Amino acid sequence: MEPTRGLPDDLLRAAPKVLLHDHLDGGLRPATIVDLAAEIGHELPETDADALATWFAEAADSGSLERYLETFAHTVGVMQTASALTRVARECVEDLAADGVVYAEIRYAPELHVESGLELEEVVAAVQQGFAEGMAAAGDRIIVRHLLTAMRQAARAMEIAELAIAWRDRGVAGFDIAGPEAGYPPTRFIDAFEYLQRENSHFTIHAGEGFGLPSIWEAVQWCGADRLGHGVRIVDDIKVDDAGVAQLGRLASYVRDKRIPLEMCPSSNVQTGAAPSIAEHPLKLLASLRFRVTVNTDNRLMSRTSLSQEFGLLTEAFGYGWAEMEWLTVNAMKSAFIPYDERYRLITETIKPWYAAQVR
Ligand SMILES: O=c1[nH]cnc2c1ncn2[C@@H]1O[C@H](CO)[C@@H](O)[C@H]1O
Ligand SMILES: [Zn+2]
Repeated sequence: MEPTRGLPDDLLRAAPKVLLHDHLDGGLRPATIVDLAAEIGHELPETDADALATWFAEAADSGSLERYLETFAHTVGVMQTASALTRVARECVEDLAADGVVYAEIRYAPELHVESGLELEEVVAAVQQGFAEGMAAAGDRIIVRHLLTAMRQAARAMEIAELAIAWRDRGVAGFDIAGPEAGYPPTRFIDAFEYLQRENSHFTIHAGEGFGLPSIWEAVQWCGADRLGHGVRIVDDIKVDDAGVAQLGRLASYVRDKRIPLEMCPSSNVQTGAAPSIAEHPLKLLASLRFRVTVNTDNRLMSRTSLSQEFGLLTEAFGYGWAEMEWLTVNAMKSAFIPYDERYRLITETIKPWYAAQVR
């Protein structure tokens, strides 16, 4: 089938989409940050919402994961009360629903939201309140679950893993680790990952973004990650010869054979330097080799993006059409951390019928 070049924006938005990798503290509305900062006297680099949006995008456009992460001081800083967390969570769901997202797993690090005295439990409860309000306001057109993140440079992973288990029947679908990757290998938290496995739970690990193959190898083979956050550097284990034939190393083969989902975030990867450009993003090669590739936003604020925009960029860069978008979306739905019957229902009742109705 010949792919169509460039899909119309309104249809990209209308298409049912699935989002597995999106940070709550990376997706605030600029105007909300301005409001919340004024309430608590948090000093911002810009006080006008448009100027602030530009500041985030430019500051995050740094070519380094560490510098990119510095921008979060101004989102996390205004997310320290239950009411602020609930508002941000509710608006997140509203924004995703308006963009045609039908299922999302939204991650955040509870340990970053306790500066003003909230307990970890209260952080999760406040976010759940916002998600529930947002889903109800969207007429249940979207399902949103939490992933609880532990920060790699801290030492609270076990506590956060226990929190994820305590909330597993109240909206939390799994666990993640994030933060600077170089110097903080995932095996530092092996006890948390082993605990989650014993609890029959699910987790993803940011790996292969700010560091290469050893990080992916540890995440998969030592820690047992169900999915990889980004995983872009898996291409370092793939050689393409002059005839265009790809040779997979053992780790790349393992990741493909086991259908380990890659949560790829094209715009974010360009900003942190994990990929040179959208046009040269490894997603294209990995998708052509039938890795379990998914498309995600990572941080909508820092990348000034949305899931429909990320798909738009791919349709322009790679000539992707509805067939590729459906494949990527079904990949994501198959890889979600909710029960199989719920995933199956979304695929057969929501996703497939919509794409089947598009003229190809
Ligand atoms: O792409 C990323 N790689 C690693 N860490 C990240 C990325 N995006 C955000 N965070 C980190 O995750 C925390 C919880 O949401 C954020 O505060 C940020 O520090
Ligand atoms: Zn991320």
